[in-house]
Amino acid sequence: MILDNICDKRKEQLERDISKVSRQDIKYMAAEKEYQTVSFSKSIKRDTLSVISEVKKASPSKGLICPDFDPVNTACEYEKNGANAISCLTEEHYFQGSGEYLKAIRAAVNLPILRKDFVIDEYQLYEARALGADAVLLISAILSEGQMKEYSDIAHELDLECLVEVHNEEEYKKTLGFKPDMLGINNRNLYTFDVDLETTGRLSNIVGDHAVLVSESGIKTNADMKKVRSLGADAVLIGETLMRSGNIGTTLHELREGV
Ligand SMILES: O=C(O)c1ccccc1NCC(=O)[C@H](O)[C@H](O)COP(=O)(O)O
Repeated sequence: MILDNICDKRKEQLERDISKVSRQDIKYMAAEKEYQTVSFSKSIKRDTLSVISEVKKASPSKGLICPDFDPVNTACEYEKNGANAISCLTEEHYFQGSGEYLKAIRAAVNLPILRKDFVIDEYQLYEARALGADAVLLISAILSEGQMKEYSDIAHELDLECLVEVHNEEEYKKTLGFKPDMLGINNRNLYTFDVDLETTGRLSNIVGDHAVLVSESGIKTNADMKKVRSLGADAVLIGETLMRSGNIGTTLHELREGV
């Protein structure tokens, strides 16, 4: 099962990271609060559909997406062309991401940054703060209700917000014991990789307007933007479409037109 394989690889990356920077040291580094975080949720809750633009080199479903990957230049293009926030993948094996990319992007842009990763240990929350993130992703499919609540509390102590990702009603129900800062509805089934934008509609009907809603994955066209907006999304998270685009400015403009 791919999600199990991703988590196994993520555990190996975590062990490598801890061997370089101990659990105690990462807490000291996070506590220094070298950057003042900004509210990710406020940046994407607007009158129009917000865009979270993702810095993504590769993925398990598509393999290598962007051979001439330049994370800082990509993030600067996103900022220059009106993205509301940035998502940076930091998982190394399947997405070819890196914490170093996030750190370099933090130094180059003012937009809020989401650390997009598979959080399975509190260490990654302290690390996210030390790297300069404003928010972290918590995936309901790989965490218990108790872990999500615990990680959300730690994140808040660190002035980080949480985007809690769900794909179905069962995963959503696990979030009812605490209030996620933002709820991500992943249109991609992480077990089969099938993408269905109707997932946003199915879940937004259940959630109502109690949360800032982010429609994630598979958004490729202006029609897709209009569709998920009509289904209740406050924001979209777009990776592949932007990373494959030869011109980020034009693509962002076309995606957003009239939405
Ligand atoms: O992108 C994948 O193949 C993938 C596979 C397994 C787990 C997560 C995966 N992607 C993470 C994401 O959530 C996406 O990068 C993000 O929503 C953007 O999606 P897209 O616009 O389709 O690149």
